[in-house]
Amino acid sequence: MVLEAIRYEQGSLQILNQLLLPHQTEYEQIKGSEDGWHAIKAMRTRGAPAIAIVAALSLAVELQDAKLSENAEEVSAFIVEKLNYLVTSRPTAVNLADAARKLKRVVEGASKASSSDGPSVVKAYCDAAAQMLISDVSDNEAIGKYGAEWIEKVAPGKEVSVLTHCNTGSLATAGYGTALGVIRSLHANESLKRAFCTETRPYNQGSRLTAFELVHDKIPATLITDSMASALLQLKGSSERITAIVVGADRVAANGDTANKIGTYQLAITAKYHGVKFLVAAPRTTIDLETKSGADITIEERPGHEMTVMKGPWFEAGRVDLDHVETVSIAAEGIDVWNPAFDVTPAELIDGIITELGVVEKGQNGKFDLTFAMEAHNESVKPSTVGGL
Ligand SMILES: CSC[C@@H](O)[C@@H](O)C(=O)COP(=O)(O)O
Repeated sequence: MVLEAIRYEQGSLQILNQLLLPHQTEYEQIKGSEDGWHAIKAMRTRGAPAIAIVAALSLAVELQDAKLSENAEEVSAFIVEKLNYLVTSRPTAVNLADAARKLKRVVEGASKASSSDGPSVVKAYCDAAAQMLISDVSDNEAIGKYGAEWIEKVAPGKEVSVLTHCNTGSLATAGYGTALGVIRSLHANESLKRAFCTETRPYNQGSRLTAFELVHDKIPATLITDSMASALLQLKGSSERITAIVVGADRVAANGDTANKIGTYQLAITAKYHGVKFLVAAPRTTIDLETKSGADITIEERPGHEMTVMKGPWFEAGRVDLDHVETVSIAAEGIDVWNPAFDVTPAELIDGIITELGVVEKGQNGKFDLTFAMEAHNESVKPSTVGGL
């Protein structure tokens, strides 16, 4: 069985409610852009590529049922307004804004075609949104392949262990995953000894979601808390020696500074200290050339209760009762809370950025040249991946 975060066919969109995982597998029907906005905001669906695709498809299902004007320009304006609304759901991941920009271009182009009318603009939009779901999987498979090859070269002829953070797998994308796709590729190549995943506080995407995917795919894996990462990297002589830390990204600035799940920055620092490679895996659409550096990235702050309250099934005498889900407070009442969802890792701590076209390393000037990503933003709908960088 393949893990599917997003189920779509024309006129119907379902998302796997990720707040219930790993204990309950429940799909939720998304009937339109408002449902899509709320599912993204509440993180029932999450991960940079997945939120862009769910936002795009939520509007596609709404348009199938809506009674719209026959006038192409009016329909185009309606779609643009809805896209502007969807972009407000979460600010940090650039994939959502990038998808909206491309879809606006599609409908504006379609509305100017000589024989255009309302239905033809809707069709152009729905086709382009559906294509985003398809091309994300092939991009991720290419990221997995290039990332695995790069890591295998660091430790030739040896099985490697890698550490990852947050969830970047099938649940965060249309399928296969980015950083978790690299782990899947290493496992498929029989060069993975063990994957380690952090718990990823405060929302536990690592222990709830990444661990769920690793167990599901029978990949040898171990869960650690975020605070154990440095101790793990210190195990130099051990057979569990970590070769690389591989993480995803919500936005890579033009200079390579990378916003990703809170806790990524401290992993990059400890990787540098311990001489462990630190890699970012992301499609080119996550590279935002308009954002000059990490200082220009808006970091989303989440409500305090996501840190101070935990939800889980009742547990007693070694038995988990899935029918009895409890919410418990794990912090002193009245304490102030700071809950940024992401942090920025400076480019100087990153050894390589794995994209669907290959792995980018720094040039002789010690800087990343990411201008090759420009093309990915200019394509209205991405064609399949070709070749290496
Ligand atoms: C392929 S997913 C890449 C990133 O979006 C991922 O690493 C991450 O930080 C997800 O954060 P989340 O808050 O769960 O949406």
